[in-house]
Formats: sequence, C-alpha cells, structure tokens
Amino acid sequence: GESNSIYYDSYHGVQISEKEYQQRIARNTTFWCTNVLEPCDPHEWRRIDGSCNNLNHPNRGMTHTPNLRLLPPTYAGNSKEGYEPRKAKCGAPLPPERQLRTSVLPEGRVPDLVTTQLVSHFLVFLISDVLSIHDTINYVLWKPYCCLPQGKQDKDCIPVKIPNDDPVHRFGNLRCMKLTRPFTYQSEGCLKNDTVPERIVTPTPTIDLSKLYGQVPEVLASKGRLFKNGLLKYEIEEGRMWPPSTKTKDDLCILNQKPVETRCHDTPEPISNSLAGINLFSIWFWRLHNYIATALAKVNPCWDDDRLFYETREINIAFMLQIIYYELLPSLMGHENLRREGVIASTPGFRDSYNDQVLPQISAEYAFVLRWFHIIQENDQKMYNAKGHYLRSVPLTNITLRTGYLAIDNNLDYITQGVFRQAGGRFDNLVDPDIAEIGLGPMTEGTDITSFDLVKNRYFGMAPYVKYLELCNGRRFTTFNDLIGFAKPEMLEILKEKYKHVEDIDLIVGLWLELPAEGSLLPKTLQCLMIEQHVRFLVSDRHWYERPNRPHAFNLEQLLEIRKSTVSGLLCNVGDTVTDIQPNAFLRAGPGNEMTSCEHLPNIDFRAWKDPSCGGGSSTNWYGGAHDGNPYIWSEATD
Ligand code: HEM
Repeated sequence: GESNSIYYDSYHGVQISEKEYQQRIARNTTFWCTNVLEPCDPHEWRRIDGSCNNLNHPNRGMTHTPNLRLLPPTYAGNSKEGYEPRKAKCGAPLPPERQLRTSVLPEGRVPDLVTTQLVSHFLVFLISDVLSIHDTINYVLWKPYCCLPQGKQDKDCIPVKIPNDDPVHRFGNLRCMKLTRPFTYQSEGCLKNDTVPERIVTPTPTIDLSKLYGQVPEVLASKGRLFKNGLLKYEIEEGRMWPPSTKTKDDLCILNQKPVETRCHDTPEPISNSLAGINLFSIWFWRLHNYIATALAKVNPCWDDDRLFYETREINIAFMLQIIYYELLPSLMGHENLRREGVIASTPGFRDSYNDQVLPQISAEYAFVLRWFHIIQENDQKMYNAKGHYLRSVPLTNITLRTGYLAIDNNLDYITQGVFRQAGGRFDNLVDPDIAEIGLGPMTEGTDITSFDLVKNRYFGMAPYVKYLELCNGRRFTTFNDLIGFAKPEMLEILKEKYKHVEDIDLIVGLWLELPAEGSLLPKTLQCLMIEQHVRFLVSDRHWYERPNRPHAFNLEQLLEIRKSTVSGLLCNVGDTVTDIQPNAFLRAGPGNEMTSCEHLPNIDFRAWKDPSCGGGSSTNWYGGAHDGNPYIWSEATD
C-alpha cells in the first residue's frame, strides 16, 4: 500500500523524503521527475514497472530514468546562451539539414537479396520497447503549428527549412517541415534550464516487452490482464484473436477510415497502434502470451492465474530475446562477429554475465543510431495469399495509427504472408522516397524522416562522427584521408565538398556513407555502437533469461526449449494462415533456407515446465495441434 512507498528522483536515482515528494506534487513535477516504488524483494519476478532490477539502485530501470552517454554531448552556447546545435570548427553553422540530406542521400528503392521485410518490422518493435514516440506526437498533435506564424512564438518549434532549389519541392510551394525539440529533463522541470539538455524517455530501458505489458501495474491490471488462467484480455473476430479494442470514438487511430475501419487496440500502451511493425508484433506477442499461458495451464492444471501469468510473461520475454540475440542480430552482423564480442554465447547452456555495477540503461547513442535503419526501410508493404501469390500492396506510411486497416479485407493475413516473402530494402545509401518525402503519411504535409534524423543528431548534441570512429577503432582521425577504408571513395568526395573540416561531419551522415563491417550488412560504426548496447542489455539485467541464478530462473531443460524460439515459429504459432515458411524468416527463402511446413520447424515443448506438485496433469502432446492450421488452440482451453 501507499505507506510502504519509497520515493526517488528519476534523474539522479537517489531517494527523496516523503516531504520533498509532497513539495514536488505542489510544483507539479512528480510525473516526469520522480519514481514511486515498493521496497525490493530480491526473490520476486521482474517487476512491471522495472524497479528493483538493480538492488542497489532500485529506481534504475524504471520509466523516465536517464540514458547514458558514451561520449560527452557537444553543443554550441553555454548555460547563459542556452544549448543549441554545435557549429562547424570554423564557427559557421553546419550545412542546413534538408540540403545536406538531399545531396548525400539520394532517393530510390532497390530490393535486398538477403533480408526480408520482417527485419525492419521487428527492429521498429524492438526500439519501441525502449524508446518513446512523445517527441513525434508533439509536433503532429500537440503543437502542430511550427510552420505557422504561431510557431515563431514557441521556443519548442524547430521547423526544418526547405531550400528554393530543393530537388523535390522546387516544383511546389512547401518550404517548411514542422518539428519540435525533444523532451528533456529540463523541459519537464526536473533539471535547471541552464544545464546541458538531457533527453527524457518513457519506456523501461530493458528489453521486457513493455509495449505489451506497459510499465504501470494498475494499467496492466485494468487493460491487459484477464485474471483467468494467466491470460491477457482478447477478442475473437472472424476467427482471429485481437488485443482488446477501444469502445469510444476518441482513440489514437486517427487514420482509421470510418465507418469501415473501426478497430483500435486498447492495450496498456496505446502506441501498439502506431507504426505497422509495432502493431504487427504487438498483436503477435499478445497472442503468443495467450498461446504460452494456455500451454502452461494444460501442463500444470494446479497453477493459479498469477503463477501462470508471471511465468508466461517470463517465457514471452525470453522468446523475444532469443529471437533478437540468436536470429535477428546474427542475420545482420554475422554469428562470428557477435560471438567474438560476447553478444551471443557459443554453447546452448546457461550464461551468466550479470554485473550489478552496470546499471540498466540504454546509451543515447544506441537510441539515436538505430535511426540509420530508416534508409533500409522499404515502404511498399506487399500482400500475398497463403499459397504465395502476390495480391496487392499498401504504403506503410499510410497505415500508421490505423489499426482498423489490418482488421478488414483479410489485410492482416495477407500482410503476414508478405512480411516474410517480400524483400526488405537494400542495405545501401538510398532512402525510400516515401520515407524521405511522406514520412508521416496523411498526418502532416511533407515529412523527411531522414532530415529529421539529422536535425535530432544536432539537438541531442551527438559528438562528431570522427570521435565515434576513435571510440570504436582506438586511433585518431584528423584528416579526410584518415577516412579512407571507412567511407566509400566516391562518398568521401561528397563529404569533402559538404564539410570544411573532418570533425564537422555529423554522426548520422558518417553512418549513411560508411562501408559495412566485415562479415556484416551494417556500417562499422553502427555495428560497434549496437554491440556496445547489446552487451549492456545482458550484463545489466538481473532478470536476463540465460542466467541460472535469478528469481524464478529457467532450469536447463527449460532454457534449451527457449533456445528453439524463432520468428518463423512465432508466425507458425500465432500468425494468421501461416502453414509454410522459411526457417529463418529474417532472410529470404532460398537454398539453405527453403520454405518448410510449420510442422517440421522446431517448437517449444512446454512439458519442460511440468510441475510435479500438480499431480497428473495432461500428458498429451497438446502442442501438435498448434500446427494443424488452427493457431487458436487456446480458445479451446480457456473454458
Ligand atoms: C515505415 C517505417 C518507419 C516510419 C514511418 C518511421 C517513422 C519515424 C518517425 C516519424 C520518427 C520520428 C522522427 C523525429 O521526429 O525525429 C522515427 C524515429 C525513429 N525511428 Fe523510425 N520509422 C520507420 C521505421 C523504422 C525502423 C525500421 C527503425 C529501425 C530500428 C526505426 C528507428 C527509429 C528510431 C530509433 C527513432 C528515434 C526514436 C526516438 O528517439 O525516440 N524506424 N521514425
């Protein structure tokens, strides 16, 4: 109850007194600037709100706790002048963003020969687990006036200028793209305005499916849990299982074409309705939760709702982590690279790298550089039927905040078939014209996501690109010639033309023009910064699924079952109409990765969770049914 609550300052991670908390209520700064938690119990499950992950620093891991910086931020100006984007070495402003973007990053659409569209969908779901969309909602919904006269009065407005000779807009009248400053501890009143801006984000900084379960126990209880058999609430419509839907007209699905399109998820985190990738994987992991809970209940009929729920959540999170670490990242960066860097283990047994000196945090750099993937996003989502015949396509930018579209005309079925049959965008330096010119679809007129990436690069105060080269390569980079072997030669020419000094180069521009790392599809520095964080995830998370010494740890037999998790297994179990798929659905089907019947793909055997104290239980090979074309096996078991 309330009386046990402990109060923390969200930024500093120190306990504050109840009196001070009361004062902050009066100042209206508790929501962003404080965390409230119950005393830690070292033996309890991973908490919904992320508290008590690190027992010495109980609020770390919660909402609104800070990113860490691999390199100190660089801004122009000081505490008096305010912190504005850094200047070039010669003191002039850096090249204007839209102009720079259109000259270093041409637009085009080329299919990738290696990866499928599923890669970008999964990546965007992954980052939604640790990052917010409030900065975007701000200029779309809350402060949509940044290109109007009113915007001149608002310091939060940082609209992007479109030059008169713009390759696209010179034929039209658009000269401005609306944008707002990122939310910071300063803007929310937690830190003084004359301190270096520090970004504030909402999700827990561990990969814990917080987009599914949320980060507030009361919200999970009211919107998520069914409180029966460990299940999440669900609706069945035309034979498909959906998360619960909103019942009022006032919801986040602002692009639903009414009256035909009405569905909008009413999940603990409404952003499940946002980008298509987040939406698809929210639906699939929501269903997977119920699939797992049903399986566990069959094996262990004596388990109560709570036990089933928390064990299911644990397995669901482990399922996701196993896919990220052992399937997605290796598909992008190569197994060897990841093994060498300690991201993945060489043996299937336990692995315990936990270090309580490393706090559960993400780096500001990781949060930022993942935007590089915008340039491999293919915006044309193709739809196929279950036999693999192409039907039609839809631009992804038209289905953001539009869950209703998925729920009509079998669109969800056909998109599900499309994501693993369709090529992703090629890993090159071409950006899909829709991402570069449309971005937010019908919600705003003209959004160049890649120009915004560059603007944010500067507002987040990212250190110069060469400083990250030094960090990752352990040597100095002082001239353009030092970049030989890192950037494509013709790109070096462009860089020299656009920037006067090598230190002026913006981090994201460096990544756009960089050569891939050996045995990898990713630019070297992107790979370096991603690996750094993916090691931190596993070292700093006390509840990491591969650990034997943690509360409610898996036993070896169970861990070996978790090791069978694959994204194709996910789609076989809970994806509509999926009966045949390639074993690694992040990579295109072909020799060595042939389309296979779901029945022949590995699948978790939940008998490994059999609890002898339950007595007999069901010993039938129940999960065989999941592959007989009816993914809704759980609906039989719920009554
Ligand atoms: C059709 C697909 C996509 C669309 C329409 C889209 C759109 C956007 C938009 C509008 C923003 C906010 C830009 C800003 O205001 O600064 C954003 C941010 C971001 N996007 Fe995407 N994106 C897509 C795919 C991806 C993919 C595949 C990734 C891969 C990881 C990704 C990673 C990110 C990241 C890391 C951010 C920054 C979020 C933050 O800092 O809070 N996006 N995206």
